[in-house]
Amino acid sequence: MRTAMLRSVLKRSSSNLMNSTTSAYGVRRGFASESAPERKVAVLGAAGGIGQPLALLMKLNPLVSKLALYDIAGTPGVAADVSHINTRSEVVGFMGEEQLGQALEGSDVVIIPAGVPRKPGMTRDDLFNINAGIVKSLCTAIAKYCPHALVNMISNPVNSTVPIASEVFKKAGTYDEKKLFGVTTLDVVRAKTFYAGKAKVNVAEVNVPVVGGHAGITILPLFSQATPKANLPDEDIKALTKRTQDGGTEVVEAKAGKGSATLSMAYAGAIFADACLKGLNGVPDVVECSFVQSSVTELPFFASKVRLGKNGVEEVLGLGPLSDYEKEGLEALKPELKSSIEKGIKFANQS
Ligand SMILES: NC(=O)c1ccc[n+]([C@@H]2O[C@H](COP(=O)([O-])OP(=O)(O)OC[C@H]3O[C@@H](n4cnc5c(N)ncnc54)[C@H](O)[C@@H]3O)[C@@H](O)[C@H]2O)c1
Ligand SMILES: O=C(O)C[C@H](O)C(=O)O
Repeated sequence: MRTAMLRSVLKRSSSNLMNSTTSAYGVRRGFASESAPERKVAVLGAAGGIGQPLALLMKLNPLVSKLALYDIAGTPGVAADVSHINTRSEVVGFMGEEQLGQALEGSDVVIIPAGVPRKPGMTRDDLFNINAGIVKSLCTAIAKYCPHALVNMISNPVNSTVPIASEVFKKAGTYDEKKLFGVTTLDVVRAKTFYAGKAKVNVAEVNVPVVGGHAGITILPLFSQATPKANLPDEDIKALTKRTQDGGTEVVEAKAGKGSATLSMAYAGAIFADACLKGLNGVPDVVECSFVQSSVTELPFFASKVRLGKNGVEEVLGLGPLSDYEKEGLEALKPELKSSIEKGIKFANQS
């Protein structure tokens, strides 16, 4: 009885997530078919708090034919465990630097949740000193072993790790701005959840773009564009904006020293990787918010809605009409975002 129930829940959740008709941002799109092309996905940091549930969710994705799970330790166990799930992909674990090349070779999408998470009282930028080096070395290997893969950067501070990756790829001569993504999907997931709760609308129907970056005030949810429309008072919009900006900190404090968001991040990471795979496979109208190279503002990287296609970014979409409150938020976030981007670029070029 319990097994039958569990099976039905898993069947429903995997088909919701993977054959879904809506993205995290909410755009309708096609179903995975039995004849989906071969696609290899590598997860770097796969034995971690995000890595493990993300490995599980990618194993449930019928668009994946090979799943490479890489970490500096612990991946044989995670890979053995996940590999017993009776879905399409073949799962292989790789451990230690000497196996990184094999993990990456042939990858279509590389997801990077490798690096340390925050503890209470820390900002994402406090992770820079450790995570910048990790990201730099992983991206050096990506440039060597799978230079054409789409890179989904989860490691914080995203506002700096994405610029680091771009510089590493430029130095290696492999940079393609269409293929590098900072994963900001969790901000969209949170904005949708919080908005639905406040507006008392069905969360499954909610769309909210979130633009800017992925840290504090650089996270700018555009509730004026949220649908279904709810005409919430200004104080509710301000409270929703603040809660979305502080969503990561809310989890860090609740976990009280045991790390940051892992399960909701794995969900968000799986949604974004699924969108990348659908784009690669030629599914039309796949749109997600992501932190990418951009000319939407004067900043070289910026998160906004992005249309995904066979080569990665097909189109970086503009911001659309903003409320006065959002216009103020946009101006206020630029100095911090600019300095985080510059910090990443400087690090990549001096070390
Ligand atoms: N973008 C987002 O929205 C978002 C959300 C949540 C967390 N994060 C970030 O994701 C990162 C990981 O968080 P977590 O909770 O999974 O941390 P974690 O400590 O639980 O796991 C990190 C994993 O990375 C591995 N790792 C370390 N160095 C590595 C290397 N050189 N190569 C491969 N793997 C390596 C560790 O062994 C560990 O298994 C953090 O930087 C965190 O801030 C980002
Ligand atoms: O808040 C963090 O440090 C992790 C992540 O960026 C999040 O938004 O949950």
